[in-house]
Amino acid sequence: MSANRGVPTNDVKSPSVKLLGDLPPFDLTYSDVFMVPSRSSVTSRLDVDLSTPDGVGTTIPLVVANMTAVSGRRMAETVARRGAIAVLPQDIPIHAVTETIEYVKAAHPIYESPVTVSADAPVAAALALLGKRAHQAAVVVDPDRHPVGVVTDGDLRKVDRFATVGHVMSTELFTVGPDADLDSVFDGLAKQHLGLAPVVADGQLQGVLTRKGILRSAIYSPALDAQGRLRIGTAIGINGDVAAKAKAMLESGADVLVVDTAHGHQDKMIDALSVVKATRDAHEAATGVRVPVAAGNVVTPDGARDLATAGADIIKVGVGPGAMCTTRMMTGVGRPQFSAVLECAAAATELGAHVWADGGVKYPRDVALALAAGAASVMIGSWFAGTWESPGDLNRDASGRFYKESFGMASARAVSNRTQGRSAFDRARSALFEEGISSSKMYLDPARPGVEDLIDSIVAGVRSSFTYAGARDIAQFRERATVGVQSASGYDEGRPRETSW
Ligand SMILES: NC(=O)C1=CN([C@@H]2O[C@H](COP(=O)(O)OP(=O)(O)OC[C@H]3O[C@@H](n4cnc5c(N)ncnc54)[C@H](OP(=O)(O)O)[C@@H]3O)[C@@H](O)[C@H]2O)C=CC1
Ligand SMILES: Nc1nc2c(ncn2[C@@H]2O[C@H](COP(=O)(O)O)[C@@H](O)[C@H]2O)c(=O)[nH]1
Ligand SMILES: [K+]
Repeated sequence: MSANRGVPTNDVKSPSVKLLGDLPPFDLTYSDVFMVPSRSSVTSRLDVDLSTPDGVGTTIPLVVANMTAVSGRRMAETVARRGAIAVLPQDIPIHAVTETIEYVKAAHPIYESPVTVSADAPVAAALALLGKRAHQAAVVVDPDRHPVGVVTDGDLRKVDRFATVGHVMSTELFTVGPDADLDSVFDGLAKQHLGLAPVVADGQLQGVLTRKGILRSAIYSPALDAQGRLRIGTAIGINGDVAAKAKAMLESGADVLVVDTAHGHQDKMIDALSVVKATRDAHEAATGVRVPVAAGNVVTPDGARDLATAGADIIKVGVGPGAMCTTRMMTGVGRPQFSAVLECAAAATELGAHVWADGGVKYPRDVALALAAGAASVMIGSWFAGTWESPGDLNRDASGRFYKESFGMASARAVSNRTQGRSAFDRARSALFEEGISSSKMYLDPARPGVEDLIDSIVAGVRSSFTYAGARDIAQFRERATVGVQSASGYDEGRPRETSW
């Protein structure tokens, strides 16, 4: 069935998804659509392969958005261990980008990176660090990085903030070597009611193993580069010395380059894209490693085609769906995301390019529907801002709930960051064009406070969605998913009732 409803401006290609009936004469977003089950020969949700067809090397179709409040080194290493990839924002200085890539590339693909403190550190300092990691404990190390104890949130809250960590730490360590069998470590931790095991090689702490981490290692495959290191992406704006930035990022080991601007269908983007592509091609010729180039954002088939023709391997789709984004309210421009992904994916596919659905994702179902519409992967920002791993400081509101501050990359706050080197007049003028919110509270979900908890629920939902469609992988899901259009009450019927009616 064709998605062409007589739209005169773009030659819309038929999407591959099957539709239940005709598409209405207006655009749709995720909440407007649903999928029906089909006869399936996929007997287990664990038989589903979620690795992406876009050449990025991700084993689950999730990309962390290049937003300052969302994507940093902790986020990047954590999601890559589970098979996703984070893209660093374009606003950070190139030396910081390089250092972050080095950090992630040095991180262990299985062991989690612990918070470490010294025994003579004050309890207050250790407490401030615990919120940085989902495992909520710190390993106490001596000056040679040899573990001497472990402290948990519970240990630290029992005593005065000025007491030292050495005073409260538990010294009964369940230490394991680098060759330890993960199942036995899990059993050992369970038997002794312990949260984590420090992994020690040559007397030095290499990382920690937690029970949840071991379980997850059995379910997920990390996103690894050719040298077995965790993957990470970087974003480049369309201003400044684009070639130099792209070269530095490639030399530091970036695994995908994202050329990113609000209005991706503009000449300056096409010029920047050709520069990035040429730099990437030179890097490939020198090293044999081909780094995919993503570009956006667009929402029309014409936009997708122009970026694919200019050299983008991946087209980033989404104008205005983002939770921090005010573009649609400011300008009236944008497009409901399901239709945008559907039509851009059809156009991109014709040119051998892929699509990332960027923005507006709030539930696992949205990820499944983006894949049904033809996306190779789905970019998430704000939902992941409210996690232990996002870069912001952990705050508590008056009722004691944890939250992080988030802000849009086109907000006055981000624009002021990005334009630091320019004149006061230039900066003030740029700030007038804000299209994002400068401050929002993203609460940590007490049931899913870590990004891996959110990934668990997304992946569980998407795997299940694939089996309902009878699909074993993303390519089959696109062909087999059958999508219908629903009313607002149809959507509402699908929502769980946590209390009563
Ligand atoms: N997906 C979305 O809906 C949106 C995403 N964003 C995100 O915000 C970040 C910053 O992007 P951006 O604001 O493009 O900043 P950039 O710093 O990348 O600059 C954008 C460049 O494009 C020019 N430009 C021309 N028309 C427009 C337009 N309509 N909107 C914005 N710039 C335009 C600007 O010139 P001049 O300033 O002189 O006009 C400037 O040179 C990116 O990460 C982007 O993804 C921002 C808005 C929407
Ligand atoms: N118009 C704006 N869009 C923004 C801004 N900051 C980020 N973004 C876009 O949102 C997505 C993430 O969407 P989310 O719903 O998961 O938060 C991001 O990748 C950008 O494309 C902004 O200030 N204005
Ligand atoms: K929005």
